[in-house]
Formats: sequence, C-alpha cells, structure tokens
Amino acid sequence: MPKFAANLSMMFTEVPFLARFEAAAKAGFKYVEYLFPYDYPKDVLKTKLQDNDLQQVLFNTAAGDVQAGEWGVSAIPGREADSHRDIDLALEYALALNCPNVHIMSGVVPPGENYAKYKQTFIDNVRYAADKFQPHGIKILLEALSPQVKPNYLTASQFQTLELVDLIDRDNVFVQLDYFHAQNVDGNLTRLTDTLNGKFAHVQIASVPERHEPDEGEINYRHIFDKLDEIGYEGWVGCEYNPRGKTTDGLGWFKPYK
Ligand SMILES: O=C(O)[C@H](O)C(=O)CO
Ligand SMILES: [Mg+2]
Repeated sequence: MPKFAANLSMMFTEVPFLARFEAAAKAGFKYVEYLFPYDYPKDVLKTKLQDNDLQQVLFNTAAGDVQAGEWGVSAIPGREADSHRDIDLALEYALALNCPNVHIMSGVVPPGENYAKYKQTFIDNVRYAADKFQPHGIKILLEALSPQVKPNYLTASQFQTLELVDLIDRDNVFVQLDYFHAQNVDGNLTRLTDTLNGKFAHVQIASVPERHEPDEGEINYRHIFDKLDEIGYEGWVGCEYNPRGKTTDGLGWFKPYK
C-alpha cells in the first residue's frame, strides 16, 4: 500500500506554513514534502516534524531568481558556483531534517540557447551532488515538468529525465515520477511505470487536467496505486495537488490508506 506524503506547499494553505505540519498530522499523514525549506531555520522545521511525529521525505534545491524566470540554476552554464552552493545547502537541510530525498531543480532553457550545453551543465552539477550525497545515503531526484506548468524547462518528458539518469550514471540518482506531468506529456502510464521500474525513487500525484485531488480527472489512481504495489515500489507518493476547496474536505480518497 502506498505511503502518502502531504505536500505542505500546496495542501493545507488555509493556515500559515508552519501550522501545516500539525494540520497534516491531524488529517492522518505520517510523511510530508514541500518545495523549499530555506526560509526557515533547520531547527524550527526539525521541531515541527518531531512535535507532530512526521517524517520529511522530499524537498527541492533552491529555485533561483523566480522573478527573472528561473526555476532552478543547476542546468545554467556559468552558474555552477550557485548550483554547488544550493546543493551544499540542500545537503545541510537534508541531514538536519533526516530527509532521504532531494529534488535537484535543473532550470529553464530560454529559446535559442544551446540546449546541449545546458544538459551537460546539469549532468556535471548532478554528479557533483551525487558524490557529496552518496556517503549520507541521500537520493537525488530529477523531475520532468510539463510545458504548461513550466515552459522550456530542461526536461518535459519522463524519457528525457530517464536519459539524464543513465548519462549521469550514479547509483543514488533517480527519476521523480510525477504522474501529473507524465500524463500531460507522455501518457501510457501503466507501461511507462514498467519502463521506469527501478529507475524512479519518488512519485507525485494530482488529477489531470485540473491538478486537484487524485479522485477526479483522467488518471485512474486506484489502478496506479495497485500498479505501484504490483512492482513492489517502496518509496513515497507525494500529494502535490491544489485542493478543490478546504483541504480536509477533499481527503475522502485518502481514508482507505491512513
Ligand atoms: O512542480 C512540480 O511538479 C515539482 O514537483 C516541483 O516541486 C517544482 O517544480
Ligand atoms: Mg512534481
């Protein structure tokens, strides 16, 4: 049975971020993920996890200058020092929060730029991270983002990300399989799961097309959860969706998994 993690960046937004840990625990979650921890001291977040008996299972490297259109810097040629700084900071937080997975954001490739150079820059920076994280047993996750969410992101297809994982060739680097993006770009989710089996180490879910609770839209998540059980997937499933209304009003789908 899948282990579900509440995504505190998108769920429980009825309350301030630091109150969402308690809200998620009260709703029956034992695991949490969120995009970025960096606005808060490590010990504040660690206390929130401990006080609510929660395990942190994922967060991202920093986004860069979002106002300027950045969404990760690790693929941007010339920004290697910023990438390594972000990776080092992510390692500090992962160790402090006992978090087993870090998603390294690649970045946007502006039209007309040299895609191959961005790709190689990302490969080199992820190898830097993989070698630093390896001794601590922390996994690195790489994610494809659908163009309607993040136009010109380095990878849109799960197959592009799978190729990166193979090229990077490190034992602790895996695909972050977000079924919302996978359905929007690749489809064929059952066979895709078979193709990625052994190469993905985190899953995220949301309905398509609305990115709401996994109990609506075109993906049959009951089937996906059974598929994950069938292949013996032992990672977490991040609930990275925008609730239709009040978060707790939309948790009927979660009841059988508490
Ligand atoms: O947007 C997503 O699906 C990613 O998981 C993320 O955290 C940043 O893009
Ligand atoms: Mg995602």
